[in-house]
This record gives sequence, C-alpha cells and structure tokens, in this order.
Amino acid sequence: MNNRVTLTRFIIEQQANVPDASGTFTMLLSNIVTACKEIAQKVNRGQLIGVLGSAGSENVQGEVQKKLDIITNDIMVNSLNWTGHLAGMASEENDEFISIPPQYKKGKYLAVFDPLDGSSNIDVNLAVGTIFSILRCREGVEPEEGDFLRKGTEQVCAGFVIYGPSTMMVLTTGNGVNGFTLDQGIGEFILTHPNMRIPEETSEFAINMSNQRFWETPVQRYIDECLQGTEGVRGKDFNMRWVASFVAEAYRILTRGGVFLYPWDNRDPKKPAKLRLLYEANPMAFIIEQAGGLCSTGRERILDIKPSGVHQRVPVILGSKNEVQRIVDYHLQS
Ligand SMILES: O=P(O)(O)OC[C@H]1O[C@](O)(COP(=O)(O)O)[C@@H](O)[C@@H]1O
Ligand SMILES: [Mg+2]
Ligand SMILES: [Mg+2]
Repeated sequence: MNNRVTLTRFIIEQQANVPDASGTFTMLLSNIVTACKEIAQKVNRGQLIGVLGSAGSENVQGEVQKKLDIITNDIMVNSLNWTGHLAGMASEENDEFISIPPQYKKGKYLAVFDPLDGSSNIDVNLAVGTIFSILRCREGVEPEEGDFLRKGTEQVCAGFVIYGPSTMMVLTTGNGVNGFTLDQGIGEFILTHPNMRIPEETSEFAINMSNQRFWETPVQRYIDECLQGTEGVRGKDFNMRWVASFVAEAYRILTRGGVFLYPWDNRDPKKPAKLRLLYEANPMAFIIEQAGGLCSTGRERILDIKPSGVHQRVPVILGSKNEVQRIVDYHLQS
C-alpha cells in the first residue's frame, strides 16, 4: 500500500476538520499548486526555452523586471482569475490590484503574491521562489484597495515554493507548518517535512553586509557582537549566509535555525526598507511564527502591522526565537 501523503490529500483531510468547509479553499489552493508546478517547469528549463534575462521594463517599484518576473506573474494570474474562488488579487508585478475578468464569478478570497522571489538569482542559477498569502474578502463584490489592507494575523493561509535542487512547498493554515517535495515523476507534492520547527537558539545570521554603514545602532550592535565571536559578549562564533533570495533564507531557517535581517536603513530616504509587507513579510511571518520563531520590524510584530498600501515595505527581522528577541530588546534599549 502507498502511504505517501500528497498535498491534495493533506489539504482535503485538514479541511474535513473545519465545520461548514465548502471545499472552495481546497480548490483555490489546488489551483495555486498547479501554477507553481508550471513555474517550476519554466525555471527548471531556463535558457532551453529562452526565459532568462531582463525584460527591459520596470515594475511599479522601479525595479528592472526579468522575463521570468513577467512570465511567472502571468502564470499565477491566469491560473487563478477564472476559478470563481477569488474576489481579486495583488502582485508585486502589478501597480494596481488585479480584478477578476467580468465573465468569471467573484469568490470570497483574495490572493496576494510575489510570483518570483529572489529574481536577481535567476540568471546565476540559484534558488528562487513564489510567495503567496490568502485573505478573506466580502463575497461576490469588486474589492477595493482597503479589502487587501488586512493585518497579517488575518491571513487564512500562507505559503512559499522554493525552486531549488528540489522543488518544495512550505505551507501553513495556522495549524503548524508542513513541507512538501515535488515528485517530478508523478507531478505531485508529497509531505516530506511534517510539523517543521525552528530551533530557538542559533549561531548563524543572514544579512546583506554591504549595507552595514546605513543600519541603525541596534542592528550595528547585534552584528558587531556576532562578529566578535568567542572573544565578545556572545562567547561563541557565528556563521554567516546571504543567498539574496528570501525563500531560500526562510527555508534554511526553518530547517536548521538562524536569523535573517533586512533591516531599516538610510541608504535611500524614499526606500528605508526593502521587503514588501503584504506578499513577502506577512506570509513569511505567519509561517515562521507557526514554526516557533519570531518576526519583527525590530519595533513591532510584523503580523500586527495595519497595512497602509498594497506595496508597502517593512524592515524584516525573523528566525530563531531567542535571537530575534535579543534584537528586539536592543531596539527597545536604543
Ligand atoms: O539584493 P539584496 O539587496 O541583497 O536583496 C535581496 C532580497 O531582495 C529580494 O530578492 C526581493 O524579492 P524580489 O526578487 O521578489 O524583488 C529578496 O528575495 C531578498 O531577500
Ligand atoms: Mg521577493
Ligand atoms: Mg519578486
């Protein structure tokens, strides 16, 4: 007998425990899974199908778009807009939120996503990913921007897919975190990492050190103390990693602990933070907290922030509980 648990079976079994579940959410998630499998195929075939390189355009955030940023966004939008489960969508790659075409029914959920995270890594063949979050919406109506501006605590589901040596999906619906590996042979995600937990202690940090001179004092202090190793107040040596792919950093932390910082900095006064709240920080914060970690701006829990805009950016400090708490304490003391 085959005891492998597919993602589809996992979701259906979880929904069976929810009274009055209509199956809508299960079907929505299944559509996201299909989109991510298609993206995995494109990423994997790379230049064989001519998808690498720049598209020569800019997105709303003034970032140069890669061809794959656009291709993956189209895949997500076109896989989800017809299903009848969504009232609308918002994406990193679209200035305004995305309406459901008039010929299709509007549903009771909103999907927000970063279709290709870490896209600067695509041309150098390093891991990239897709991040998504599902929110509730007033049913059957054309949403307004305000419908998207919900606190992270209100997320119904958050997940990310990492297109690495293996393609994996990490998912939470607020009941722990589970990891699934895509079995290319049968085209199904299989539960391989049940109940992922982040160790509370760590001696590994991830930060873009090239921004050091722009950080605030609490972050300077924390990193200085890590670098002093056994000779400093921490009394132990730290290791450093920086993949420049949020999904890869988060996955590493879920697997072996660690702390990730993309903190506030004063490099560009118009852009004091890099990561976007709705479709990067919030879904990751939900996952990290569900796995026993913490996620903060340094001054505020990410999941408690009331969003002010669909593309709002926030400082992000996440990972092993005791380490994030230490950095938050340094902010409180400053
Ligand atoms: O290039 P930097 O400044 O190190 O920033 C890397 C960060 O930017 C991101 O690539 C932003 O995501 P996008 O690629 O979706 O814009 C994160 O994945 C990563 O953590
Ligand atoms: Mg991103
Ligand atoms: Mg992106």
